[in-house]
Amino acid sequence: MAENLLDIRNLKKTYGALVVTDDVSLGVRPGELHAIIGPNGAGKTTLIHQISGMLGSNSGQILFDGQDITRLPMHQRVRLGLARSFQITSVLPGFSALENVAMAVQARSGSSFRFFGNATREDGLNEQALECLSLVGLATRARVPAGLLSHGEKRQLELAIGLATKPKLLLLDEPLAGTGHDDSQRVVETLKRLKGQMTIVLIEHDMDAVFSLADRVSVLVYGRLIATDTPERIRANPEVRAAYLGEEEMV
Ligand SMILES: Nc1ncnc2c1ncn2[C@@H]1O[C@H](COP(=O)(O)OP(=O)(O)OP(=O)(O)O)[C@@H](O)[C@H]1O
Repeated sequence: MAENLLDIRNLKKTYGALVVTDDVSLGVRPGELHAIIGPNGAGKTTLIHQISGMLGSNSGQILFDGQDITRLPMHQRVRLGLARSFQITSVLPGFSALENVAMAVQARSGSSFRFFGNATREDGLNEQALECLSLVGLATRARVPAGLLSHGEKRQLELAIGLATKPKLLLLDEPLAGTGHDDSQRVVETLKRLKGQMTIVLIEHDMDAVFSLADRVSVLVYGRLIATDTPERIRANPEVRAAYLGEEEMV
């Protein structure tokens, strides 16, 4: 396997004159939890969109597991093992937690959505879905309609849905957004459990969470990558501290 599971090389994205991803080169090692931080509008979500295939790039290259995926559509990237969970809660509220995950497992296995309600009847789907729910610590809530789950539990469910595609790399865009203290603890504990079992790229504004979870941290400022290093060195980096002045407190 290549040294990096994900290799971003000189990636660029512009909107008219605005350069949102500015010659970004970044390597994500197999098994690490790699956080991407930066002040508001730094281009973090755009970069995740480019990696997942939701957005194209003007120039540069994205290599995943040694393969050039720069021009592949999103569904083909998912098939190669690149999954993402979204900033916006995207679960189906009328279906149970188990059914939500079972549908994602079904989608991975390639069978069609003939009728949503039948998803959980297919052999093996429940079992695999329950495995994903257990991994995120939600197995005891499997039969609860997703709409009745707490905000933090919905976030856990989104992670379980992401896991249903059996990803090699999971892209997480602000999994703690909108969560209160208890819910946020719950999601952090879940991420600690997932960490080491797969490679994770995490965008997150909650610096306590970032510094407690990340193996390495990359810092984006105005679309440029200014540093990639261990959490300790990032915290002590003067350029990083300057970028955050007046934005948010670095722990
Ligand atoms: N479709 C678009 N058209 C024009 N400009 C855009 C578009 N999408 C994003 N931008 C601009 O690109 C810049 C980066 O946005 P992006 O959402 O990637 O930043 P971010 O680091 O994720 O921000 P936040 O932390 O606030 O979520 C911003 O200046 C934003 O206004």
